[in-house]
Amino acid sequence: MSFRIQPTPPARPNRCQLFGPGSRPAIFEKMAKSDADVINLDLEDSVAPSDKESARENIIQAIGDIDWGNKTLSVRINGLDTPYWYRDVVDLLERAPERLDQIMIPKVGCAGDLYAVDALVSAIEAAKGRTKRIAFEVIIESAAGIAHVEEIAAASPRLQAMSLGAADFAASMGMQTTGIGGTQANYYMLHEGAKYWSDPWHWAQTAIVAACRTHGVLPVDGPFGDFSDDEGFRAQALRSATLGMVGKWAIHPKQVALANEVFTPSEEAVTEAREILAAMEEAKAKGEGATVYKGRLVDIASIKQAEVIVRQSEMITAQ
Ligand SMILES: CC(C)(COP(=O)(O)OP(=O)(O)OC[C@H]1O[C@@H](n2cnc3c(N)ncnc32)[C@H](O)[C@@H]1OP(=O)(O)O)[C@@H](O)C(=O)NCCC(=O)NCCSC(=O)C[C@H](O)C(=O)O
Ligand SMILES: [Mg+2]
Repeated sequence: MSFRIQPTPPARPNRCQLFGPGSRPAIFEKMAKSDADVINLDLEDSVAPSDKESARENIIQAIGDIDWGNKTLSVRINGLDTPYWYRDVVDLLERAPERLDQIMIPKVGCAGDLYAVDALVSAIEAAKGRTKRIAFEVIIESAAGIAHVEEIAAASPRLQAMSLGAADFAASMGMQTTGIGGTQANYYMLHEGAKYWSDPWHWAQTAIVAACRTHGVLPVDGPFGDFSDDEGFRAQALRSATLGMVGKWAIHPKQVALANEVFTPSEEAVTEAREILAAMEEAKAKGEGATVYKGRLVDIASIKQAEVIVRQSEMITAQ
């Protein structure tokens, strides 16, 4: 292994990020009462250009007025290619109460994008004497974003999480689909007349996970558009969890429980992980680096695998 130790990502639950348009303040209380770990109030693509200013006002007001409990409270600003983003940052940082935890930056294409927002945020924090340092989450949702994913993951000490935005990503890549995430009917292999569906999001997800894990950032799966398809959501989320992502967005309240279910290690998985740790303790006491658990090899790497599950479970229980 490299002498550089892999950094630990922020120890906060991020199983579900519930989105809601800033132009729809009637749902803010419902979002706050939901079981989502993270709330993303949106100023970007779910808000019409004519509503940008009022949405900003709604959000600033709601950050102070609503009891958000112990959730991570995040606002998605507009993209750096729009005339709105600087005003989003200035107004949020100058006027929103310190309860705001995070700014989400969409359509990030290179490390310089984070540098620009970081410079503005840092200046306003200093000028206004804000004591809480605002965290960043970025969305990888363009060809440039995925091409530069590693430099983006390393770009700012404020960066805590990185999501895949399947809709904009598909558009930027020129993918022939209007679906947001999930199985794509035309993406299959043919073998002896039978179709085997593959996962077109897989490579982008693994690139994001590798970049995030290298730099101590939480990798998150983005939206699943068809909120009437629970099984489709579950299948997508299970694939993401298996690849190392820690959570998924919900674009409708009914997706919150599904995400929490998938990204909370099951009792069975936690019990097995603890048994593996115990088996390895016994092996170590006998001076052995490997042993047999339920008929299969476990060794020192298995300790690290088991610890991932136990840590995740303990963090969720502790909240
Ligand atoms: C998708 C929606 C527009 C659906 O809204 P609605 O028609 O009101 O749904 P329902 O009638 O089924 O609602 C049932 C009850 O739930 C409340 N509700 C609805 N949405 C939310 C929510 N987000 N949070 C909390 N509560 C919610 C309704 O008020 C109903 O309550 P009640 O009457 O008391 O029973 C809507 O869900 C919505 O706007 N979703 C979020 C859209 C959004 O934020 N999109 C941006 C993120 S996705 C994206 O940007 C793509 C990405 O960047 C990429 O590129 O991939
Ligand atoms: Mg998008």
